[in-house]
Amino acid sequence: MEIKEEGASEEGQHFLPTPQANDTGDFQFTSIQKTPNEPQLEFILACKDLVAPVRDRKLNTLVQISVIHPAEQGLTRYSSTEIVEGTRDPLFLTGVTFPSEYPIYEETKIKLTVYDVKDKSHDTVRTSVLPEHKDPLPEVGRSFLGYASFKVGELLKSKEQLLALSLRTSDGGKVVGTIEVSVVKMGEIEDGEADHITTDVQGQKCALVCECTAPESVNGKDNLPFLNAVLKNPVCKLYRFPTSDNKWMRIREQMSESILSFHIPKELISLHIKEDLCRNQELKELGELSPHWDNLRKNVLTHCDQMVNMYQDILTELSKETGSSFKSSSSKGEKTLEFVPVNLHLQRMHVHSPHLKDALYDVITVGAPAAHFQGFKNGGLRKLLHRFEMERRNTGYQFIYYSPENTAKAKEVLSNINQLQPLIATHADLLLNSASQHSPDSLKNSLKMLSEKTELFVHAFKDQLVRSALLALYTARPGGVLKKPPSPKNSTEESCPQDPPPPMRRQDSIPHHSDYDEEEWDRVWANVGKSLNCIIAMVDKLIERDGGSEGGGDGSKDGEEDPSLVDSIITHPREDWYEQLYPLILTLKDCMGEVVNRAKQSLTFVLLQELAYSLPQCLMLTLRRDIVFSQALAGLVCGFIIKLHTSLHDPGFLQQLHTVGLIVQYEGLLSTYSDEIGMLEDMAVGISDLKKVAFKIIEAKSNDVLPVITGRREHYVVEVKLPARMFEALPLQIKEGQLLHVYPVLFNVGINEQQTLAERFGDVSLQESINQENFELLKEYYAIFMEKMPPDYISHFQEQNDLKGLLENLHQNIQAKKRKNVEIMWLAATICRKLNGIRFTCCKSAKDRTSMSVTLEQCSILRDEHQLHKDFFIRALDCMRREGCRIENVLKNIKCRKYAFNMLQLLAFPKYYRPPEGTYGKADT
Ligand SMILES: O=P(O)(O)O[C@H]1[C@H](O)[C@@H](O)[C@H](O)[C@H](O)[C@@H]1OP(=O)(O)O
Repeated sequence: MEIKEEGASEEGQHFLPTPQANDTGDFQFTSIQKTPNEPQLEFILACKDLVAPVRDRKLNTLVQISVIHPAEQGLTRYSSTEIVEGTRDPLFLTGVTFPSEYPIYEETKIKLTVYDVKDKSHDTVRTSVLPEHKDPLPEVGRSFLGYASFKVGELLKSKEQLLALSLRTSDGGKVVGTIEVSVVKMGEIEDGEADHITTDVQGQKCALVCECTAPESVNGKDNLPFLNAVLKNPVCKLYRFPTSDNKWMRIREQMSESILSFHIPKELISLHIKEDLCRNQELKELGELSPHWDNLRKNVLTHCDQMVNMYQDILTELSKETGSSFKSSSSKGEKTLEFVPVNLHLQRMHVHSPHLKDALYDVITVGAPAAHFQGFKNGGLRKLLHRFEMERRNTGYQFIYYSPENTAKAKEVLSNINQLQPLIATHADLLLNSASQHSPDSLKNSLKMLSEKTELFVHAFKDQLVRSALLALYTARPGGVLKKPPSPKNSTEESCPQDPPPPMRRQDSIPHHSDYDEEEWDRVWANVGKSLNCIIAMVDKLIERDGGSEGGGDGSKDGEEDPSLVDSIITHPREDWYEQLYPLILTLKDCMGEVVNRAKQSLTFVLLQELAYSLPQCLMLTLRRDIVFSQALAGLVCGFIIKLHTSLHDPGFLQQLHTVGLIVQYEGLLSTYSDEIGMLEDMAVGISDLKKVAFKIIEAKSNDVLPVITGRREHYVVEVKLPARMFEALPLQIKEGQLLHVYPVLFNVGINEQQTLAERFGDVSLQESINQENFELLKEYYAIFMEKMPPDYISHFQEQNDLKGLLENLHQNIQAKKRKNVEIMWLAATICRKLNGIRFTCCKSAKDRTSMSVTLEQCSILRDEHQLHKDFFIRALDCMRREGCRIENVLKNIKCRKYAFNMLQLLAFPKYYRPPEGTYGKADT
């Protein structure tokens, strides 16, 4: 078959989604036998005896791999190897891998084209997607040497799954060398196979032996189908690198996007809408207020209603994006996508090295959570929130100042009331139900549940805040003006004007007034407890009188029941349990209703104070915080689910998960200059807000495995579903629904030319304080880890890891205030990995700087943990940056295969963060 390059698309694994890909029309093709979720085909390449077009010219070669699908004539560029310099017998470290989703069959033809690269600066600097049905543009800086092609079936059925093919010139005539294609299988024993290859690498002769050790299950392959439900569009790359003892290790790099990028924001926005609608309703139900407060409330409600409408619009827009799983860097400023994280991916490295266990290293890469649409002119959340709070504290002549902690407390109590009241009502009804069935056991059980919930309810009000809010609300009612002004407690109070609008209190304390009957609240509140005690006493007596020897309890609780009420009822002639209990339950419900009514109104009044100050600025700040949090949460949930699935078989991890919680470490590469200061300020708050999130693992009851979020702004619970088989194997505490906590930490080191400016002429204090604060958090986590994990685990852990030393080293580096001290990032990442944590790397777009950092991290791990041959460190780094997943990430974002750096910028970068020649340049980002 004549191979004609038509319809060539830009290199890269951007294949059709599975359903389309399998749609081969009338044709029947032979599928490749494969292990589920494993790549279908992986091979490596080497050339021999290449003939240079000009005699004595040293060859610098690369192989371009293209695919001809059996149903089509067109040829699709698939991937490339790296350039191997100065040899006629190049052995390529970058291999080829076809992931399980790729539409490849035994009939699929693979074309291998060998090029001689004359000018590296031009190579791979090709712009965007080539036009359809056109021959590819002539390659600048490289010349064609020869090509060979084969059918996948031929390779698979060949002896030892190895083909040696002649490379021919374009007219198909002259042989210009040989190309060897050999199938590799990650993790498979190649019994006694020793392939002595000599390669000429940068003038060095290096004898290499291909050898693999026994497979080790590193990723719990059976978990993958579930994981694949959240991960989408994987891009896979394969490499082989020599170890220090001249053996091969194999590395599979994988990058996948996640549908959680859109799912989590949608879940979260729905919750915000629910929460805000409920708050707006509570504001409306605040009752009659004096004109000053009433006007404020009307104003607040107008703005709050507008805000809810805006959230609803955003949700509607996002809901149109069904099936989306990726927001590109170029969309980061789009209003409708504000809640969606930028360029979120799982970046995974699977290492299979001789004599060592297979290992997986995961990093979540994502654009720094930040409100790009709102912009950074006035800074980011860290500064804005601080400024807002200071101003609010100092300009209170129209409002009562409640600290952020008290405002949060008010929201928490309100939320508890809203949850507990219906729950208690349900348990009360269940108790009546048990009574009507005359079932002592069921009665006792129902009573137990009712008592537990009622005690929680009563406990929720044991807070001074409710008392102070009740008094404040009393004074805000028409005619509720205090006759005597409250005695000032400090100079701030003294400076408050006393005439209407009503007296203002700018301190966070309980207002007191002699005319106000504070004890009334105590009575209302205590009545709930008393009526519960009556129910308990009644149940005990009913069971006892029923003659049941099992009738437990002493008939009273703290002797607080109302004896007259109980006596009057137990002397009732009919022993109808329902009738006996019914009036008591009614009393309980009434008492509770009274408490709820008063507490809700007073706490809503607290919320009104926060909202009323500086509208609409306050609401815009909430929106900004919601946006940043949503992006951060999408990344976190993705990281958590991946970590859970890959570590399910590790009992130590599971124990850590429920006894300590997980560390989540963010590496930030933002500069403390210009707009990126605001991004870093947003990011710092977004990450810190993740402390409010807890996870809960539940059993999946259907095929819908997507996580569900419950809660409100101050506290969210993310329910992660596991299929029954996996769920059953979990520790009891997790199965019982124990909340699993996360400890987010952020370390930032700016690395680009902007950071140079910040260091010379600007300010790096933001980065310094973030690193210092987060170091303290990391230390705290370590202390809890050491305290809570069992002693035998800790002694083994300490033998393996010098965490104390690493922490000390990190501390010294943070204190050292060295410029662009990237050691901080390496140490923080190492500590996180050793503590079984979740790793994140972020820059503005997670595209360029992030790509440099994750590839450096991958190669450093290969060097430190897998004995990567030291002479191959830079080559491995260049392979990953030139032809690896990250250049595909750039292409995916900006439709151009160039890291967006220029030469001048790169001079300012730390040495190992500079990409290889030819892979960067001016790109329209
Ligand atoms: O992925 P990033 O490193 O945030 O991309 C930057 C790049 O570092 C910088 O050199 C370039 O000028 C652009 O600003 C890139 O950001 P984009 O968000 O525009 O992709």
